[in-house]
Amino acid sequence: MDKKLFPLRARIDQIDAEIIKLLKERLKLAQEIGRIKESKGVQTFDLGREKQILKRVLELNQGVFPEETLKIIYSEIIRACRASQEKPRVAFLGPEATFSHIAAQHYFGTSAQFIPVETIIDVFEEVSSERAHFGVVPIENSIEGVVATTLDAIYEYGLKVCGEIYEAISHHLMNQTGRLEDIKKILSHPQAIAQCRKWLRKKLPSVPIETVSSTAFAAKWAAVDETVAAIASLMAAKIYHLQIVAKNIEDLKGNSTRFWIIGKVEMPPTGEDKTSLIFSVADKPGALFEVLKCFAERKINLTKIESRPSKNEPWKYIFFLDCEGHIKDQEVSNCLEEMQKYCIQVVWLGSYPKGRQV
Ligand SMILES: O=C(O)C(=O)C[C@]1(C(=O)O)C=C[C@@H](O)C=C1
Repeated sequence: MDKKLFPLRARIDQIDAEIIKLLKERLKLAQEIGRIKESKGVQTFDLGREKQILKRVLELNQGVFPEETLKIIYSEIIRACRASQEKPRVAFLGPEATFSHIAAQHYFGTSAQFIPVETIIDVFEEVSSERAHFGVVPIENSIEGVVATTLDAIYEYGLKVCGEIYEAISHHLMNQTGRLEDIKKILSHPQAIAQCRKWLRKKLPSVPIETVSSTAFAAKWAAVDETVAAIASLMAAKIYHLQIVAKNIEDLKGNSTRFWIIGKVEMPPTGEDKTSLIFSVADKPGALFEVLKCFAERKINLTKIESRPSKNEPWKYIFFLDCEGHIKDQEVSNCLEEMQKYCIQVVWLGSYPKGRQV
């Protein structure tokens, strides 16, 4: 071997030793931070801080080390440091392998402690009673629209929105054998069935279809009944040991769901945030226009607005609004202050790091 390699490799060995030494030191510091946070009753998981770290690391790198790899390496380092602290307890709409579970795993990583519950309201209950630090709930689907239960519950429970994540939704047909001819009945969640209607009519026109509470529940059922096939996620096929009969059977491609991460903590600004609000206006001409003007004048981009029955009085409405920015940004805080003038009520649901649409 070329002698010139020896000193170079010796230097690489030295660098690796330094990296390991520094990683051990980093782990100890994160554990120390974890202990301080625990003693103060503060949640250890801090996505805002994690995003800041990643941003800074990429800036320091100045594109020299391959960026995507650096992101993965650093995310794993932080994940390991976080895992050595108290594990966040995360409630989700179960059973295992629902799209809420997939979203929860993508958001918190596999090191969190996941708590499956039976309904969306149960997720709110778990967080409210502090049996869970966070909950993952669907808020809207790109085809079906808003999830009313979640919108109503966030208002009723007074919890904070601490984050959001978008998940691509793909449906797969699965059973114990992977053979189409073994299927005597199909089970799934009504939304999944509705989204695969054309495919089912074309390929399995005479097979009866039944609705159940979730796609994961359908998969669980198929695992114990060989005549049953489920429409569910790939994760469900893996967890319940099922074979795929047909992949991506949804009629419309590009289906995705936005999930909220709910909790009791306020997230710090990251520079790329969203703010969610509820407000109600007086029943008079131009009232909603006045509120929206507060955003327009400050060039604050709205990402969503939705009205829901107020529930206090028939035929009165409250508005759910999402905009870009954090409540700690001057413009957003001024906007919120000014809109109070035109509103009967303004409730700040939370400011949180913006998720990436899929
Ligand atoms: O800085 C903190 O608050 C930490 O707990 C440390 C740390 C990290 O490893 O950098 C770990 C977990 C948090 O989610 C954020 C950051």
